[in-house]
Amino acid sequence: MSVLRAEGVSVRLGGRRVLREVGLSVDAGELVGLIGPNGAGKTTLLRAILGVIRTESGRVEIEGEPVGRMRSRVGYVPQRHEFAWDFPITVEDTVMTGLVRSIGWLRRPRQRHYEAVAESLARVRMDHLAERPVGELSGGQRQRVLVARALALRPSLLLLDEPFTGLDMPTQELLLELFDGLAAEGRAVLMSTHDLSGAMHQCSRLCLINRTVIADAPPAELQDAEVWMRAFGVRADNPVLRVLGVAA
Ligand SMILES: Nc1ncnc2c1ncn2[C@@H]1O[C@H](COP(=O)(O)OP(=O)(O)OP(=O)(O)O)[C@@H](O)[C@H]1O
Repeated sequence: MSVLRAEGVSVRLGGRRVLREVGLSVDAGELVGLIGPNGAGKTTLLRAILGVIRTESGRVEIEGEPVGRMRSRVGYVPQRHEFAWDFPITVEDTVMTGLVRSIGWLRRPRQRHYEAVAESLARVRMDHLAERPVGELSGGQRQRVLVARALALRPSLLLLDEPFTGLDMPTQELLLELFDGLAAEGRAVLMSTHDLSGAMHQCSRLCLINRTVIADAPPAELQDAEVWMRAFGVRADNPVLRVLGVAA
């Protein structure tokens, strides 16, 4: 079943067209990699799916409902640098901010909200640091807090913006196992990443974009070097193509 369906999505920012006629769907149980060069529009697409930026045209539906009017649950993990880490709150309170809509403005969290926060902190193995101010955390711990915050809502769709950037191997492994597990539970996971070989091995499908969709297929079907050259604007002798095993 399609949890996310985007069709013909175009976005203009600052007078320039950043996305053109993008179509993408993610089914329950899929871990889909959103791949493209810097400036390709990956973050813009994730924000358009979230409904926080205006689209020029096109439709985004989540569980069959138009974005913005939906009751369904979307978890969003922004790039780590976009979060205000110097804000003086604890790990637990940060994760609780993911539940603001469910708690209601100016209301106090109830027992079930505390339980959801504890459960998502345990999933990223950060429960022992619940009382720690977020400003004191390492980069890897911060990333896990952002993931816990997105999980607190128990989302059916999880959007991840470059979740592995700057993380060591054990933290990448922990998060990847978690994302795999979430997909296996029937969530839909869409993840932008610059870790191309990781994405080739880990994702059930890759969507290559550069302002528009260049290719959308399982990794095993993306063996044509020309597709990667077009998406990234690189030459046939680029060593990364060899590493990916798609050299011409
Ligand atoms: N608020 C904005 N106003 C004008 N242009 C913007 C704005 N935000 C992004 N852009 C432009 O839109 C294009 C796509 O940016 P976006 O951040 O979506 O790319 P990306 O694929 O996520 O890049 P990266 O891999 O570097 O994170 C870029 O050319 C960027 O300069």
